[in-house]
Amino acid sequence: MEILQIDGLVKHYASTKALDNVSLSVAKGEICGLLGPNGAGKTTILRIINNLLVSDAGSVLVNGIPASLEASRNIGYMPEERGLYDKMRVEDQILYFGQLKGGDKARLRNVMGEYMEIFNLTGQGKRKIKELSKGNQQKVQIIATLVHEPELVILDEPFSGFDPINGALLRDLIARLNEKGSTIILSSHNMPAIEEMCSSIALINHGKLLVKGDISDIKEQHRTSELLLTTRNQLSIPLLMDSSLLENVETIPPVKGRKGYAYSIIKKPGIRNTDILNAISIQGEILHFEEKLPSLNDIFLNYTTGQPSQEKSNFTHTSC
Ligand SMILES: Nc1ncnc2c1ncn2[C@@H]1O[C@H](COP(=O)(O)OP(=O)(O)OP(=O)(O)O)[C@@H](O)[C@H]1O
Repeated sequence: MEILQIDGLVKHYASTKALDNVSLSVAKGEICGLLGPNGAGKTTILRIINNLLVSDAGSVLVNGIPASLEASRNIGYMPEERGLYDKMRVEDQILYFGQLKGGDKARLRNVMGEYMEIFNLTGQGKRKIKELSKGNQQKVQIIATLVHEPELVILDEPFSGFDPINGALLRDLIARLNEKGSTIILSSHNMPAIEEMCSSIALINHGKLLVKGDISDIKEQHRTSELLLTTRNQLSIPLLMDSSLLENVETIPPVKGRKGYAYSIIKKPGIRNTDILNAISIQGEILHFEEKLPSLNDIFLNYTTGQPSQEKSNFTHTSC
């Protein structure tokens, strides 16, 4: 069941085409990473979903309801540019945002208390926003985003400004929200965080959706036939190359503290890893063997810095 269904979104700012026919769906319960270089169109999509901007063409459904004030009540959106009122007290600020989204004041107070505790802000409620550190202001912004218990949570660069301890707190919170059934969209340039937290990604560039789908499926599509091998004794590369299994073998320069001899191997198409393992084990003892999968960062760079378009069109997944 989709919580978000975007179809054919187009948006211009004067002569700039910010979105060019973007279609994307997010299923309930997903944690989806929205990725793209600066200026790709991410903020524009998020603003249209949240009814803060109107598209030139296309449609957005949130839980089946077209983007509107009503639909946005079921969304918790934290934009990249933070919007707290400096002179307002922490509690008043959070309750104000919660009530704007239609929350009941007593319920909002309870939920706010829980989040204040999770973020170690208990006792800070009467302080003015401007008296808080940047990191604590960021926590208040997150609580204000979540306090009305939205089903769809959209966080734009939520880790920026957080130290590693608070970053971990936020990661735990996102995982917990997701376990309880919330759907999360994370827009971020923090690839390790996206890779760790998200089950799926949507990658856009120049206003077009380049790829969408499960991270593991996308990685699988980008397998490079490269294997990493460490052996106790040195292998004879000419002998290995004679085996008709391999395209190439290169030694990896020694790394301090690593035992053995390390190699990068490129397989010939259609060759199984076990065939290679068998061929190598005749020559020496294997200490480590792994198939190298690209990191999300590698995939991001592949797509955004130019890659044969045929590979791009191989993707058939339709949900983010
Ligand atoms: N208010 C505006 N007026 C004119 N052009 C705009 C406006 N807002 C965005 N743009 C342009 O639209 C395109 C998409 O911008 P958008 O802010 O959606 O990208 P983004 O992916 O969120 O970028 P970033 O990662 O830097 O936040 C860019 O070319 C940007 O310059």
